[in-house]
Amino acid sequence: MPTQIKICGLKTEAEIVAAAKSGATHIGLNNYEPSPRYVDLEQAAALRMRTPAHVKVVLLLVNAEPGYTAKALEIVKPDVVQFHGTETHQWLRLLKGATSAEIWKALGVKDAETLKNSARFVGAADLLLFDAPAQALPGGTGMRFDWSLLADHRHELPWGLAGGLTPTNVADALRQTHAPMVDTSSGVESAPGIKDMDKIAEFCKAVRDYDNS
Ligand SMILES: O=C(O)c1ccccc1N[C@@H]1O[C@H](COP(=O)(O)O)[C@@H](O)[C@H]1O
Repeated sequence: MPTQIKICGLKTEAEIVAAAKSGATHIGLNNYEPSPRYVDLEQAAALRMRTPAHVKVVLLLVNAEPGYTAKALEIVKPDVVQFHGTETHQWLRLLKGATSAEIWKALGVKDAETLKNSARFVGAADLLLFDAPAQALPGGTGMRFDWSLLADHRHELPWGLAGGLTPTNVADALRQTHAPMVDTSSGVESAPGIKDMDKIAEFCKAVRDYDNS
């Protein structure tokens, strides 16, 4: 199975088309207002409509209220909603029963305990995204966590790797972790919030070269 590739924080149709042409399987639209990658719900809905059908659209929310989450799902109609804050497994389990969108939960990996405790999301999330712990922003910081923590972890859910992935380190990350999915945002930018099409292409090529090696 080829590694799945998510390019997150896209703000224009041109970026989405470039990511799709490069081989991204998922694109992320960030609805967290403090982020330099923020798009509002109307922009996200318009971008979603322009995304090639074979690419899945992931809407990123951070600690959104239930009412806002329902509105976001209705307006954007994403394939996936990625929760990147401190959302609880109880709340996500409730939501899971009420939406057809896939639910992804991002977790900041501090230590082996974080990974062990992630089992509480079984039945509440479709996929766990292991990222570096939150800094001033909950994600998109370009920080990595200690990938060796994943070596002894028995995954109980589908999962992906995020946090500080770049065209130059993603093959190494895959060799060390065997992640079935990789996710990047700041690692394919020329400045915060400005995507670099060449870096997107290099990132996807590095993943496909790893898959074919
Ligand atoms: O990108 C952001 O600004 C962001 C803000 C709030 C929550 C998550 C955010 N980004 C996500 O964080 C991970 C890792 O990003 P990076 O590759 O280290 O820049 C990824 O899922 C981003 O989509």
